Amino acid sequence: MKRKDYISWDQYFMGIALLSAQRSKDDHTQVGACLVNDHNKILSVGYNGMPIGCNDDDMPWEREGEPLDTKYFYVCHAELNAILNYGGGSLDGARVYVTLFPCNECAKAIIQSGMKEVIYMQDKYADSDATMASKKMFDMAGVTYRQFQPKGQRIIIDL
Ligand SMILES: Nc1nc(=O)n([C@H]2C[C@H](O)[C@@H](COP(=O)(O)O)O2)cc1CO
Ligand SMILES: [Zn+2]
Repeated sequence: MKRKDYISWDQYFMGIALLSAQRSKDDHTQVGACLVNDHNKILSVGYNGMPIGCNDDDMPWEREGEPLDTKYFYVCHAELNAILNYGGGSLDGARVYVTLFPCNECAKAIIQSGMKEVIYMQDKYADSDATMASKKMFDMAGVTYRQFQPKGQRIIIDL
């Protein structure tokens, strides 16, 4: 008999984004992203972290203070990492599963790389100018976005 409690594509890809986020060294916000094509093949994954060669232990993870002493100038966002990690050519028509709504800089990268849909989990910075700018650009560029709807299905992974 065919198994009934298998996870949906959306659950699968958001699950991978959530697992990727667990690699983040940011103690305040961990973000994961998973890029998928229209055949439901995974193209790339990413999470927020310092650029290659910039040692996590030598970089600031603070949220406040002198700008150069905070993480914001340095950290690579999950979505940008996923885009840059893709070595296969075009991302045209792909969709991105991301655990937090993309900022304006990632929105630009998503649009310019030809992606067409954003599926996000949290939108905790919905009131920020960055998020509002993202939505404005997505709306103008025809990139659709929708919030992932959890089904309450819990999966324990014993690592
Ligand atoms: N969409 C996003 N993708 C991301 O990877 N990030 C990262 C950048 C930082 O490492 C962290 C946000 O830090 P905080 O301001 O919540 O302490 O999440 C942030 C956003 C929000 O737009
Ligand atoms: Zn971003």
